[in-house]
Amino acid sequence: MSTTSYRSKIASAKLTDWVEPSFEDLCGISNSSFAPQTKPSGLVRRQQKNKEHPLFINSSHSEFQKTKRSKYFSREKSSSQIENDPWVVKYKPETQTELAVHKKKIEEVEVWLKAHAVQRQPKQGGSLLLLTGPPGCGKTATVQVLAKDLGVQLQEWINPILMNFRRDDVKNIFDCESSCQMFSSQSQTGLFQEFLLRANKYTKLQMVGDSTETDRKLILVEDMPNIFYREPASLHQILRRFVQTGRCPLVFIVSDSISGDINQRLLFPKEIQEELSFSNISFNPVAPTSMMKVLNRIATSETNWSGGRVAVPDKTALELLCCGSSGDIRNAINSLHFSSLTDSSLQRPNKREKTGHKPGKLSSRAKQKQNLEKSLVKQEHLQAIGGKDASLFLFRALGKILYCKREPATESNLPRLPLHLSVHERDPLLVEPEAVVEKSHMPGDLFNLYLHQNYLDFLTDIDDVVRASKYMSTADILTGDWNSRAALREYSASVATRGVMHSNTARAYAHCQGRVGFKPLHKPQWLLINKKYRENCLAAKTLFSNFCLTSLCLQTQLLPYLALLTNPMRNQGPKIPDHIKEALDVPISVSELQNALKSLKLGSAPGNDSSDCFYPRHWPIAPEETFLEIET
Ligand SMILES: Nc1ncnc2c1ncn2[C@@H]1O[C@H](COP(=O)(O)OP(=O)(O)OP(=O)(O)O)[C@@H](O)[C@H]1O
Repeated sequence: MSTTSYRSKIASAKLTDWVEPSFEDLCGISNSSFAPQTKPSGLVRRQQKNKEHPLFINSSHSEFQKTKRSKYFSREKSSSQIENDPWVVKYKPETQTELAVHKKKIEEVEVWLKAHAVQRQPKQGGSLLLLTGPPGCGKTATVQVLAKDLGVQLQEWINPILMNFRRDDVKNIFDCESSCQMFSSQSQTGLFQEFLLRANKYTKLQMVGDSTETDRKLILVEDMPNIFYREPASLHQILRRFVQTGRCPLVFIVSDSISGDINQRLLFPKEIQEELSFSNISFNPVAPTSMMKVLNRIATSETNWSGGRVAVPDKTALELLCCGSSGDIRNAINSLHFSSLTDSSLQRPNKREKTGHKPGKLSSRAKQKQNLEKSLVKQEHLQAIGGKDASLFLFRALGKILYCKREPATESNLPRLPLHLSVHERDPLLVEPEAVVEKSHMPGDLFNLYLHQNYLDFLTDIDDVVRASKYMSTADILTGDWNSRAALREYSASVATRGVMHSNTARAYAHCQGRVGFKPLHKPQWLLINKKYRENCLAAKTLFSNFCLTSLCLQTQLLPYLALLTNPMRNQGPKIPDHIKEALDVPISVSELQNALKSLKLGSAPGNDSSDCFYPRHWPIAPEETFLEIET
């Protein structure tokens, strides 16, 4: 045995000692070919480092290189390695039928890919597609499966990890012996631009097992460079150029966040989408039926494969998992995986089960109660290991409050109210209003506004309206003071939601919950009025900036005074035309007020120009005095 091979063996043994199991699929290779033979020279070291540099690899990321390598070597994985894979990877969909995505969506993406990647016209330019939808609904999986089916190479951008600048680097950069000088720092925008250029121009590096027959390709960007969130204009500039010079389609995947499609609107506003002829396909959360199918398939195959070592949850538990993951298949599969682990360290003792009743005969009601409790406990247990923060779409959340569903009361869960309070008797609510508001991810006072705009349509009795409006007023008072607003927001929402639900006597009991039918929900008018108010404040402040008055003072004192000037009884001047009277009514915009003052010939906007700064004849005090008054 040669010394070199012996040394390499030792080195590889050392390597595998501490790098396993995360890199175990690479070890086979590292043992023989990647093990260091001699101490690397400065140049070699730099070359090795440069390999990690984004520009030296196809998709600009050493992490990406790792995943690529692991994907590449995955064909040679042993069964134990496959066993250790997370189930999302192990059960990754390979064909269209395996995808838990609606057929129509798959078809839409397929048609687009065929038109822009497969049957491309020679001078078509770069086409752009934007895939949106909630996280984990299978957008990436769909593109991957379809690209494979259509024989299209996928070139994916993954954000480079910014390399830390070490002391050695400085030496290397200014190393006089080195033949090539390279400064490794580059802006994210520059790197992204370069990646697009390269991906557009050259074909992908050939991995073992990749087909060589195709030159069709597709660039995929899911991991958006952070800089574009701060400077979307630079992205737009890059895209404008890509549309003209591109030789292949470019697909962006943007997932919705809790606050909705804010990222999408920031990065790809409507005007840009129109200008660059973006195609937009929006995905929905995975349907519970499709999700159940996938979970069932995984559960069955795991039970068969593991020979009982894996405790796969039963059907009800799978249904709970489905509900808890809110249409996110990645989350559902991960939860299933974790909940199936029989590792005792992951199992928490269930106090309620431990201290349970002794087996004996139970009445049917008690049995029902016990079943319900068990399922709740199970749900808690499952939610604890994989439950997703289920957010509610705003209008669904509002519906839960306004439609106010109740369940029949049983003696155990509802002690009766005394006779004199019987008007307040209600069946228990099906939802917890505070939880509904929380899941809408909206501040309580804003939620109240939506409720206030819509609650009238759902009440049929005038007394109910009176009662509900009292609750709304109380809720409003709670958030009236900005000092305590943040702390009292939740209480305010609680008062408003519970108040509206309680006031609705037509829906007080589970048995009298007739169909209300569809009622459209509206945006609060308050938002529009508040916008106008802010605009007017700004206008008044600009117009009367020399007065140094607060906008509140301007709106409640100065502008009303101007409005009073339009009263012909007080104003001895010429008769004021109606349109000016209207213009002088509060609220008023800057230009309207300026026009009004000019045409009144009473004065220009005070302070605009000192030479022609005069004020109406009936002005109570000169503006300078007002200023002095405020100063003192
Ligand atoms: N039947 C299936 N259909 C879709 N995805 C599946 C299926 N089975 C397993 N998966 C796995 O679920 C995950 C789905 O995530 P995917 O990346 O496609 O979602 P996404 O919509 O792109 O969301 P995100 O933007 O958060 O990545 C993938 O890891 C995929 O391998």
